[in-house]
Amino acid sequence: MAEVYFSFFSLVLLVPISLLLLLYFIVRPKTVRVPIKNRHVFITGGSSGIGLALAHLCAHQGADVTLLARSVSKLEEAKQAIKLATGRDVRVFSVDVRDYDAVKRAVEEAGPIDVLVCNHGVYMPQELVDQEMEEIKFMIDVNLTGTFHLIKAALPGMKRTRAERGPGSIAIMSSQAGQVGIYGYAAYSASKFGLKGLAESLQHETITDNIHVSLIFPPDTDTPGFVEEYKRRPQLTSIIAASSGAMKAEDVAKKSLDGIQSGTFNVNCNLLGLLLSGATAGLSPQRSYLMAFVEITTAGLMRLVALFLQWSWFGSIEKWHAKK
Ligand SMILES: NC(=O)C1=CN([C@@H]2O[C@H](COP(=O)(O)OP(=O)(O)OC[C@H]3O[C@@H](n4cnc5c(N)ncnc54)[C@H](OP(=O)(O)O)[C@@H]3O)[C@@H](O)[C@H]2O)C=CC1
Ligand SMILES: CCCCCCCCCCCCCCCC(=O)[C@@H](N)CO
Repeated sequence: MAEVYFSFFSLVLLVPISLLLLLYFIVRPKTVRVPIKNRHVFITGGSSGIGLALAHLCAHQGADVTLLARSVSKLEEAKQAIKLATGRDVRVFSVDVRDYDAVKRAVEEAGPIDVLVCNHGVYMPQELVDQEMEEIKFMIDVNLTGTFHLIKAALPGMKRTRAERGPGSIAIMSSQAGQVGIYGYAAYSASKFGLKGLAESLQHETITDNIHVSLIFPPDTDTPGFVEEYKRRPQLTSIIAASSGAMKAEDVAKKSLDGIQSGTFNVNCNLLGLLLSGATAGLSPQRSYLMAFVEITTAGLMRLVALFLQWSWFGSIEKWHAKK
């Protein structure tokens, strides 16, 4: 009897311990630290919302911050606010990310970049059947093509200067709508899902240059852009997005910076975001063997929770349409 117990318990312990051990050796890329202090952080969309909160945080931690956005007045306001709060000078560039030549000029003038944060973004939710092609293309052009422009412009210099400047990071601001498509976000989600393919491929191509990619997935976040979005958002979009709650820009910025500094690939901002990343992990890179262990052991359960959510979302959609 004692022997049976012994073998039962050793099996129960042996399986997870061997799995952990295996994961410890195989998860890639290996862990890394990307420091921020005294390093050049280039943030697009840094004049408002999440980008601005991140700029404050980076300047506060002693980084040399450069901001890029369109509106000169918002950039100047951000520059002054950061100077006042941290005493640090910030460089600003008024550029539309859709203009590749202008992006290239700004990146060249700004000098060697250690951390590139592609945070700029636009969102105009609407049912696809009613949305104008012009708006659809606008979201793809700014969110997806604009990010290509940035990375294409910055990558050669970032690769060239890594040996002398230490680990670099390219962070890309996605959205939880870049992990799951929801009502009203056909174009926006497509632009953000596109960033996932870009990020995963890019990490393969930059790992041997000591450049680490982070893809950040915030839920609804209280920003000037969100206030505008909310005015026009279909009610169903808001009902479904509410499944993940809302956050303050400062908290999203904190999570983002933690993710960047730890070289985390999929960066979550809240508990539901963690579940969402578990449910959509797929073939994405994972540096943490502990997180990999959690992903593997909860995969089936996450799928069940995901199906329950879809059940509830489709229920809301049907109820909404029946009422109309
Ligand atoms: N707020 C939210 O609920 C969520 C936001 N996100 C993502 O986070 C990012 C930031 O969002 P948020 O802080 O809310 O946005 P805001 O609208 O508050 O700020 C957007 C920033 O991007 C800049 N920007 C917009 N278009 C361009 C362009 N064509 N060229 C250069 N800069 C541009 C804006 O400056 P200017 O207009 O002067 O160019 C501004 O600095 C976006 O990528 C968004 O998709 C993700 C999940 C949730
Ligand atoms: C097992 C799985 C459980 C996970 C539950 C997660 C629920 C996902 C809800 C999607 C929310 C989308 C918010 C988009 C915010 C955004 O990008 C706009 N505000 C525009 O900026």
